Formats: sequence, C-alpha cells, structure tokens
Amino acid sequence: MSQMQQKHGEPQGKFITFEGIDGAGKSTCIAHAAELLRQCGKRVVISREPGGTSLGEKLRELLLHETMHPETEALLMFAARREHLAQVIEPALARGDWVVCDRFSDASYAYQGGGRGLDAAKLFELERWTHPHRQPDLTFLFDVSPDVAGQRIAAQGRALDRFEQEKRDFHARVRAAYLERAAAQAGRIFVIDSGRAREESEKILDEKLLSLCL
Ligand SMILES: Nc1ncnc2c1ncn2[C@@H]1O[C@H](COP(=O)(O)OP(=O)(O)OP(=O)(O)O)[C@@H](O)[C@H]1O
Ligand SMILES: Cc1cn([C@H]2C[C@H](O)[C@@H](COP(=O)(O)O)O2)c(=O)[nH]c1=O
Repeated sequence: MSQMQQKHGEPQGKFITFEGIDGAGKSTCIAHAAELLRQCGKRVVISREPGGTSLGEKLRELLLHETMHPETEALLMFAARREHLAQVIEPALARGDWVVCDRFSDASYAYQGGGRGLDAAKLFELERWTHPHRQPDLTFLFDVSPDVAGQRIAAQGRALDRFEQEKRDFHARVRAAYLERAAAQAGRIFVIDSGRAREESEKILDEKLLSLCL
C-alpha cells in the first residue's frame, strides 16, 4: 500500500511543515495557512515540534530550558517526534486530515546538525529509526537573516528560550544548514523570503497551497 493511500483507496491527507530560524515568521503564517486550507474544504490539524502530545510538551519544556549535551538534545527531539507521529500525525493523515506542523526533522538537521555540529549520519540514523516511511509532502522554509529575526524576537519583549539565547553565529549556521537542505531537496522544500512584509510571504504561501489543494 502506498504512503498516499489508505486501505479503501481514499487519499490520505497531506503533511505540511514550516521551518526557519527562530523569529523567521513561520508560526505567524501557520494560522493563515490552516485557514486557507479549511476554506478549500480540508480538515486541518495544527501541531508543533517539539511538542504536540502530552509527553512531547513535557519534553519541550526540558529542551527549551534545561542545559544538556547536544546528543541528549537530538535524542529527546526524536523521542518527542516518535510520540508525535504515533499519537497525532499518522492517525490524522490516515483519517484524511491535513497536518500543518511547526517544525519537523529538517529542524534537527539544521539546529542539532548545523547549529550544534552533530554528525548528520547520526541524525540520519535517528530519522531512519523514527520515521523510515514518512516525510513531509511539502515544507515551507521561511528564510531571513539572523539580524532581522533577532530584531523581531526582541520586539516581542518576552523571555528568551535556550535556542533564542544562542549567538548570531549559531543562527547563521542553522540558516546555512536549512538552505543547504533546501537546495538538495528542492522538490519538497519551498523557500520563502520572509525578510519582506508578512503580506508578501502570505501571498506566496497562498499560491503554493492552492496549487496543492487542486
Ligand atoms: N514576512 C514575514 N512573515 C512572517 N512574519 C513576519 C514577517 N515580517 C515580520 N513578521 C513578524 O515576525 C514576528 C516573528 O514571527 P513568529 O513568532 O511567527 O516567528 P517564528 O518563526 O515562529 O519564531 P519562533 O521559531 O521563535 O517561534 C511576528 O511578530 C511577525 O508578525
Ligand atoms: C523540532 C526541533 C526544534 N528545535 C528548536 C528550534 C526552536 O528554537 C525550538 C522550538 O521553538 P519554536 O518557537 O516552537 O520554534 O526548538 C530543534 O533544535 N530541533 C528540532 O528538531
């Protein structure tokens, strides 16, 4: 049975992920994307990583606030992801719902790989273990410079988490890893220049989503 088909030949829902460095603007555009998909008649589940389940949200608290070894960080990201796939993502897709998710495994390659310097082969092993047969159908990468993203986060005036507190160099490496991955997987990862006005990002997002809905 193909990944795109259920037992009775009904098409599965689609799995759409949003990625980018902290402050790139992806979370803001997710609600907009979900609204558009609902207008197209799709049932939409919005979720996030790390998180999306009761256990995943507890792991998220640890990941965002506790100091830990980079490999522990990678393992916990994938542990949260395993639970998320089992409890939320796979059941929703099997029901025919569309899943719109704030981050997925591309984030592990970008943050733990690019940012922390972990060997991509180790991340690949974790990915193969956690979701050997599942990849997003489409990924939006919100691309912006760490300087602009940092200004956007500062303007929110809230406490920063462990990743947001990292230096610009870290975010520059994360951004570079994302762009490298987007170049290697251009058919799946669609880059949106989010250095421009939010309305412009949303217009491009709408066009791409509408083409997927038809
Ligand atoms: N082109 C744009 N697209 C999206 N958001 C933008 C854009 N320009 C400015 N913004 C603003 O950037 C701010 C940061 O957005 P948001 O919190 O969605 O980022 P994020 O990528 O989800 O960050 P984080 O990963 O830290 O949660 C918001 O206040 C949003 O209104
Ligand atoms: C899935 C995933 C996430 N991260 C990091 C990236 C962000 O800094 C935080 C999540 O915060 P957000 O405001 O919800 O974007 O977690 C990571 O390092 N690796 C991952 O796999």
